[in-house]
Amino acid sequence: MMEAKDGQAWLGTNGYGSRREEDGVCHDDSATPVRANTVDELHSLQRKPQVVEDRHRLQLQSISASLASMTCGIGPKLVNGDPARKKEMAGKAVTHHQHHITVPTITVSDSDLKFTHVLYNLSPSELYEHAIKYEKGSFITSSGALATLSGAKTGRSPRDKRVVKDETTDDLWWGKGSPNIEMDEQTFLINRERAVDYLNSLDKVFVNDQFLNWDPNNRIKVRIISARAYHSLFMHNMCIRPTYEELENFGEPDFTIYNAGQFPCNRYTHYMTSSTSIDLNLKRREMVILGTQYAGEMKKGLFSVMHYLMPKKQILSLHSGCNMGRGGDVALFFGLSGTGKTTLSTDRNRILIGDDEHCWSDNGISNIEGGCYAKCIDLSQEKEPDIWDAIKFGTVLENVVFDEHSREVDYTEKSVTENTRAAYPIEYIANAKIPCVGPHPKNVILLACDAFGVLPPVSKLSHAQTMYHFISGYTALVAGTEDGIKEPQATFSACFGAAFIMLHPTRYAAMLADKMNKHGATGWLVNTGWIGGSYGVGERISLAYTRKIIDAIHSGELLATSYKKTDVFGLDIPTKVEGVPSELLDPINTWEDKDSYKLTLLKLADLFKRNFKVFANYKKGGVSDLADEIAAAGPNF
Ligand SMILES: Nc1ncnc2c1ncn2[C@@H]1O[C@H](COP(=O)(O)OP(=O)(O)O)[C@@H](O)[C@H]1O
Ligand SMILES: C=C(OP(=O)(O)O)C(=O)O
Ligand SMILES: [Ca+2]
Ligand SMILES: [Mn+2]
Repeated sequence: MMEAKDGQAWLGTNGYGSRREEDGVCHDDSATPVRANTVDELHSLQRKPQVVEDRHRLQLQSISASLASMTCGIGPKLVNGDPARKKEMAGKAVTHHQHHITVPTITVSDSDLKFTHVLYNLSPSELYEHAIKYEKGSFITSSGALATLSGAKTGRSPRDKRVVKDETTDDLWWGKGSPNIEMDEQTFLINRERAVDYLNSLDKVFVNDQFLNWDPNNRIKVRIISARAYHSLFMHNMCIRPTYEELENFGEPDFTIYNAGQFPCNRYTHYMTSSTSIDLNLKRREMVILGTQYAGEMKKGLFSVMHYLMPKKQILSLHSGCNMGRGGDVALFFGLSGTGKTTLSTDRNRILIGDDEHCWSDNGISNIEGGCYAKCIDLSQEKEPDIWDAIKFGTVLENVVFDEHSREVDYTEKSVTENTRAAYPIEYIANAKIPCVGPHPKNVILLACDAFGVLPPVSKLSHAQTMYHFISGYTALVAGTEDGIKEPQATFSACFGAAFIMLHPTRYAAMLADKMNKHGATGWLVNTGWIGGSYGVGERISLAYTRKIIDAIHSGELLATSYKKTDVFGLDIPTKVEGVPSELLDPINTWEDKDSYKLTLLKLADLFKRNFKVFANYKKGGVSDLADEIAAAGPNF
């Protein structure tokens, strides 16, 4: 920096320009110099200050009310903006006006003496900076995505999810097989207070005000209050992002999440069986998260809320992916975690509506979310180019391993977890449908990753079979690749999402049956799992073959072809699929040991039968007329 005669610093903006020699003094006048007295002043020119309006005051009031302690009845003192910028602003000529609200109160605790900074709907760039500065384990990877660590928990904790049982929750599914483990209102309030006290003790909290459901008539306003930039960016990507105008008129949220995931629950508290607790209070429209930082907990927690709210409006909530052909034919992809919803709904030749959570109303399909959450273990550019390309600036990469220097991610690495994930806004997929809505589905594809290797790669289902398999919700994954676990673990999860449904499975099944009938949708069962033997002997069917099968469903080819019936499960399997070797279509052909095949088939059929017993006699859900027919659509042996 050169000191000029008038005492001002003249900072050239281009150091490599032409130089003019006069009086033996070197002048660098290649570009117009910037007028600034200090480097700090120069830096302050870089950023246009945010216009602070009255709405910020209203937002802060609303957030303070959200964070109000139940015992004091008042919210914390809040100030809008980054606490680190306060010092920076102090020396600045133009003072940045920071709005704050003070709550009139007699001070009862130290946290009442302080301000909590609110970082409200920050942009991905701002969230990156917070994550990198303050959150250990946050790095920019070579593609621009933000690598983060979710801490001790790298997956959901379904056994720690609790729902407040009160007079409003009589119609919920309680008891055996239900995901809804009860808690009482008082315990909820204790955990809520714990989370709120924790959040209020911090210097800053992140607040996201966003939407769920692309159907404008059934949209829900959600507020997520969290302690980490990682969580805020994750939800920015996963929920629907409001426009500036929508945010202006946001008002009060319909549902609020308090994510205090870094802080454990108190194990002396009633009902607590671990240090993790995810608590849902439908009456208060609140969710509290303690003791887990796994971000998927927030997304799937909100999904549970939709599974409660939507059926009340005769709208079916679905744990499914969804895409649409250029001609407008819509397909749903149901399946448990790891069966292929995200992978198969993301399809070069089709338009993506969503990868995981949808609503089916009288107007058709709408995505609940604004982003996708893809598994990245063994991700390859060649096999999944669209997901690969979506992993760029703005995307959150959870628990991946990367090269320390090049920051290139090694997607084969499982050293943190096998459940590595990428969360990105849906528009990062080139052919996404925005707004994420579509007409009534033509095909309903049930995905099962059958590690026993006995289900056919594809079968066409009758109406009753579709209901049977939807209610069963089968998959069998390999429990763990280490620890010498060889046996596949069968999982039955009603409606392919028992962890998220709130009402009895037959309620959703009855709605699905009704909608499929009304709109003439065809059901299919696709095994994305093993062929040529169970896990350990056979291998997983290639993604390329599964895609060919899915193509044939979409195109209508499989409706026109000839079929034969399998033993035991009574499934109709096509004799030919374009691009797939015909012998693969009937599993018995690919097993060398035919006796072992038959034994394994019967073993699986027996597991299905035992699982279905609880549903066969259920009379309350509205499918009782169908019950016998549906039960008969299962395996016979
Ligand atoms: N034949 C196949 N069909 C679908 N997915 C497959 C297949 N073979 C391997 N995979 C892998 O299985 C995983 C499926 O996971 P994903 O699509 O995220 O499931 P979901 O969204 O249902 O949880 C992906 O990692 C995908 O690459
Ligand atoms: C986020 C999840 O969804 P999925 O595995 O179905 O993609 C989950 O089950 O934790
Ligand atoms: Ca899942
Ligand atoms: Mn998925």
